[in-house]
Amino acid sequence: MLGLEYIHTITLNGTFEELIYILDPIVLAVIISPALYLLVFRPLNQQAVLERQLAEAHSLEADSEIEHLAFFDQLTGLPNRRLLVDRLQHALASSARTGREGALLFLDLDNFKDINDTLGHDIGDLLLQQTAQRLEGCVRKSDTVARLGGDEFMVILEGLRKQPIEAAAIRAKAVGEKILATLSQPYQLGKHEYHSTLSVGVTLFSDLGKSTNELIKRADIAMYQAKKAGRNALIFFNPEMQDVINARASLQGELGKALEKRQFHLYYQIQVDSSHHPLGAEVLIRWIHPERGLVPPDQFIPLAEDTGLILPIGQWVLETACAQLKAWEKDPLTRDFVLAVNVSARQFGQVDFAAQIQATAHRHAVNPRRLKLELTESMSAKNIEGIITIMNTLKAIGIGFSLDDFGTGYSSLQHLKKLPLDQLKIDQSFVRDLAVDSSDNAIVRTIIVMANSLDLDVIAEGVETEEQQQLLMGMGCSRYQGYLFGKPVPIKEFEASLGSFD
Ligand SMILES: Nc1nc2c(ncn2[C@@H]2O[C@H](COP(=O)(O)O[C@H]3[C@@H](O)[C@H](n4cnc5c(=O)[nH]c(N)nc54)O[C@@H]3COP(=O)(O)O)[C@@H](O)[C@H]2O)c(=O)[nH]1
Repeated sequence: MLGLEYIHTITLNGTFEELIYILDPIVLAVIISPALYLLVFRPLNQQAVLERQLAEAHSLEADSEIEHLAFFDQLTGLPNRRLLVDRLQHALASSARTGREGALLFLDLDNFKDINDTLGHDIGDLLLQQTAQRLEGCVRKSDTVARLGGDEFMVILEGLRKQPIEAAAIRAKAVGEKILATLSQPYQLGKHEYHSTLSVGVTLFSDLGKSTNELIKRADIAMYQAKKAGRNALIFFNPEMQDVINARASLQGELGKALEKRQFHLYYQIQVDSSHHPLGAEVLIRWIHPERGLVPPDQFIPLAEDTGLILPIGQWVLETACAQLKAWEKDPLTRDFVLAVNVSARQFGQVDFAAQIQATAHRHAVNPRRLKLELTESMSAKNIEGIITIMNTLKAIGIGFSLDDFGTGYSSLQHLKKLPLDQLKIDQSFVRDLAVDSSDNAIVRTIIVMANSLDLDVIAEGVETEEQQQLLMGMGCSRYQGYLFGKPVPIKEFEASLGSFD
């Protein structure tokens, strides 16, 4: 099939080559217009027309696909960070023009990592997709829901009330609470029913005074505060929060350098039996900062866990503890000492954790039986099978396990029964008022009976008085740690104190 394709227009005073060109056999028609122009056509094959149209369509499609990739999240189909920033810029400009407030909500699913770890990434993806759908159902068409990546989403609410600002805050809070309620309804993810919650940070905007980055940072800070407040919560940004965050950021920066600057030290707190005979010690880390002084572990361990710095720090603790065990081998007084080392969930979550511990003990040529790892109850709530596997690998070479802070966290007796533990450590909060609080007394008694029937050792921590020790001994506890026997102290002081024991 033939058609005509327009090629060229030339004037009659065109060059010789142009005239040859118009006499080319493919020239089908030459029309002389009243203005003396030549319009040149050539025959066209229908197939070529189709191919050209297809090519044009494909190129349009490819363009729109590229555009989609650039501005939308592939998993959920929501706008991505780039488009969100663009829309936020427009929202700021529109708010400045109309005087109407807007709100930016930063949303982060609580414990999202757990679903990936326990049910796998495909199920995690399903949760993100369903979350995205639910979020879109919570806001107006004119609002924006975007996914920043991972389990982080943002919502821009526009055109909130002009005056007073509280009215805008109330509206933003209402939408945020609707989101919290909607997203905490159960999810059906394949064959799993799943319950999820989220933390929401909110910041309001009303003019062009703040950059988009600044607004996102504020909403992020507020979201972080919601997490700290116990999760499944909504919190508005306020300037005091900024101070807290700035302090945390500066501590984090310094924490990152503390290891290479040799600012960490290990303190040793003695553990004894009923006749005050030393059995070993718990090693407790101390950060001695040149300006800040002694930074307590409660202040920096959570930060180290959040940032992953706990991995190199934890390895340093292990290396130092093993080196100390080796040094103690020479002295009959200390050669049988067992050192208890705290291990955080993040360390235990490493695939090669068992191999790392084994390698460290091997490198220092210490008997692994002299090493005891202290875990916390909350660790066993997640991925219990994985934890049991690691524990069994390490138990096989002689490493012991103690369950720290027992009774304060998520105590599942099912888990307790499964974990290959050697010892339960009674938390000091129960020991403190043992003599005066009948509930604490009953709890401690029950823990000891339970440990005995599970064939586990029991050690009480935070023992400060003779009376507490006598009560504990009467209940069947035979190991103790606390200020009554010695505070955590540097190694020299610890070794010097050993003379006062049997
Ligand atoms: N992952 C790691 N965590 C660590 C490490 N070193 C410490 N920690 C954890 O930090 C928390 C606080 O530790 P700390 O300030 O050292 O407090 C310990 C003792 O000093 C304190 N203690 C001991 N006896 C008494 C007492 O008689 N009275 C009293 N008021 N306090 C006492 O208790 C803390 C005991 O810690 P634990 O046995 O681990 O519960 C703490 O949670 C540490 O685990 C580290 O290297 N890695």
